[in-house]
Amino acid sequence: MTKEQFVVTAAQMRDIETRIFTAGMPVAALMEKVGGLIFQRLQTIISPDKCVGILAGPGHNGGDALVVARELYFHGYKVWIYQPFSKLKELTSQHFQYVQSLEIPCYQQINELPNCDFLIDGLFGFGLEREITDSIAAAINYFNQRNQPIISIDIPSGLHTDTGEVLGTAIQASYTFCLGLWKQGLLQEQALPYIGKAELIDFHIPLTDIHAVLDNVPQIKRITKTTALSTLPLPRPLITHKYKQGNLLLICGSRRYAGGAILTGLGARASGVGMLSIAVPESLKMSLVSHLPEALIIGCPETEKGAIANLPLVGCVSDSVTHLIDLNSFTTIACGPGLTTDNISIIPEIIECECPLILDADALNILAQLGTIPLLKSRKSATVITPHTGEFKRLFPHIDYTNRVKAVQAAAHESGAIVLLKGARTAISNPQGSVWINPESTPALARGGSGDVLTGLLGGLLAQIPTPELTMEDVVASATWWHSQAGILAAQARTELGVDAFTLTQYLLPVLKR
Ligand SMILES: NC(=O)C1=CN([C@@H]2O[C@H](COP(=O)(O)OP(=O)(O)OC[C@H]3O[C@@H](n4cnc5c(N)ncnc54)[C@H](O)[C@@H]3O)[C@@H](O)[C@H]2O)[C@@H](O)CC1
Ligand SMILES: Nc1ncnc2c1ncn2[C@@H]1O[C@H](COP(=O)(O)OP(=O)(O)O)[C@@H](O)[C@H]1O
Ligand SMILES: [K+]
Repeated sequence: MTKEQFVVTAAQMRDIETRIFTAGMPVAALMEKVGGLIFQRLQTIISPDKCVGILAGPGHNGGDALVVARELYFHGYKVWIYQPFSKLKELTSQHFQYVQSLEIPCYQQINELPNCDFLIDGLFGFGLEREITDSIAAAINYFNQRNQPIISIDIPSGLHTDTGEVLGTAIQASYTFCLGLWKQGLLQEQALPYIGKAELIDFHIPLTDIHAVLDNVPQIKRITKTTALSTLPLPRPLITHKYKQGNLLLICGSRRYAGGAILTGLGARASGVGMLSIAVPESLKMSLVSHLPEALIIGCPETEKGAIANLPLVGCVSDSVTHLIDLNSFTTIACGPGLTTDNISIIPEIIECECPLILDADALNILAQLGTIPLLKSRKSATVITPHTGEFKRLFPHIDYTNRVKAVQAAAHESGAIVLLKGARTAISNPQGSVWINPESTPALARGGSGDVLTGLLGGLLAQIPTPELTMEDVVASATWWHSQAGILAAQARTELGVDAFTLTQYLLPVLKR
C-alpha cells in the first residue's frame, strides 16, 4: 500500500505520532521538518513579493504555522501573525517567543489586522476537541469573509478530524495540506465545501508504525489511480473467448424509463465484458438493439404500464418469448435502473440467482418495500447494493447517515451485502467493515442517468473477475473510480454543464487511454 491509500482518525494519528516520538524522534525536530515541507510547497504557490497572514492556534498546529511564518519571513515575504490565545503548548510558545523577537508583527485582535494576499490557517489540527465559540468563532467567520485564499495546515480549523462535521464554525480553505496521512474527515461529504484543493504532505512516517496502529489490512482506504487500475481486466489474456471475459445480464428499463436501460448497457459496453444480455420489456426491444447491436436483447412480457411483468425463465412455457433466461448461466446480474416499482414480484425471483448480483435504483426501492435484510441474507453469492442517499434512507431508515463511513459499515454488516453509498464522496463497505472511499469526483455527475452508467460499468467489471484472485469490493471501488474520473475528464473538456449521462459513457474509455 502507498501512503496515499491510508486513512486515519485523530486517535489513530495520535497513536502513530506517539510511536514515532517514543522511538526517539524529537517532537521539535518533527515540527521543524513538517513546517519546512509546508514552506517549500508554499513557495510554489506564493511569490516572495506577497504578504502572508499567519493564523496560529495554541497547539502544535499553531506550532507548525509559526515555523512556516519564520521561514517565510527569512525568505523575504511580508508576514504578520494573528495569535489570540493566552495559553500555548510549550513548543508552540517557544516558536511564538522567537518570531516575536524577530519583530514579525503579532496581533490578538482581528480589527488590528493589516491586509495580506494569503492566509495560512494553523488554528487547530487534529487536536480540536470541542465546538469553537466566542471570539475565535467570530475570527474564523471574519477570515472566511476576507477575500484572500486560505491555506489550511492539516485540516481546515473547525472540522472534526473523523466526521468532517463543522464544530461551531470552520475555515473555508482554498487549499488543505494534509500532514502525513489522510484524515478521515477530509473524505467525508460534509467537509467538502471547506477543504478546497487537498493534498498530502508526506513527512516520512515509517510503514511499520502505520501498520502497527491500523493493522495489516487497514479498515478504511482511499481509492487511488494505482489501486483502481490494478483490478481492471487489463491486459486481456491472449488465449480467451467471449464467455471467459464475463457473461453479464442486465435487467432494467420500462416504457417510462427506456433510456435507463440504454445507459446501463452503454456503461457495461465500456467494461469490455465478453457477453452482454439485456432483459427489457418487449416494447423496448428494438430501441435497445439499435443502440447496442452487440448485446443480446431479451424482450420480456410487460405490465399494462410497461414494466417487466415477469422474466421468461428457462422452464416456463411461453409462446410469445423467443429467448428464455437461465439465471444461473451468468457470471453477474445487475438489476434496477428504470424498472419502476410497478411490479415488485420480479425481485424475489432474481435474488434467488447464484451469481454475484448488483441491485440499484428501483430494485432498491422494491427491496425497501419487501424488507432488505432477510432477502439479502439468504443469498448464496455476493450482493452489491448501490443506493444514493435517498435510497439508503429507505433501505436503512434506522441508520444515521451523517457519518457516511460508519453508515456504510453498519448497512453492510446488517445486510451482508457490499454497500456502495453514492454521492460526492462515494463510500463502499463490505460486510466485515472494510471501507473504500472515492476521494475525487465532480458535481457534473449530479445528473439523471449517471448512476445507471455506473451500474452497467460495475456489472461488466464484476462479471469479468477471475475469482478468487480479486475481492469484489476492490472491483466495486475500481468501477467507482473509473466512473468519476470519466466525469472529471468530460467536465474538463465540456464544463460541468456538459456531462449528460450519454456523454459520460463516451468518456469512460478515454480515462484508461490517459
Ligand atoms: N501527527 C503528527 O505526527 C504531527 C502533527 N503535527 C501538528 O500537530 C497538530 C496536532 O496538534 P495538537 O495535538 O497540539 O492539537 P491542535 O493544534 O489541533 O490543537 C489543540 C489545542 O487546541 C485546544 N483546543 C481544542 N479545541 C478547542 C476549541 N474548540 N477552542 C479552543 N481551543 C481548543 C486544545 O486545548 C489544545 O491546546 C496536527 O494537526 C499537526 O498540525 C506536526 O507538528 C508534526 C507532526
Ligand atoms: N455532487 C456530486 N459530486 C460527485 N459525484 C456525484 C455528485 N452527485 C452525484 N454524484 C455521482 O453521480 C451518480 C448519480 O447516481 P444516481 O443518483 O443513482 O443517479 P441516477 O439514478 O439518475 O442514475 C453517482 O455515481 C454519484 O456518486
Ligand atoms: K488547521
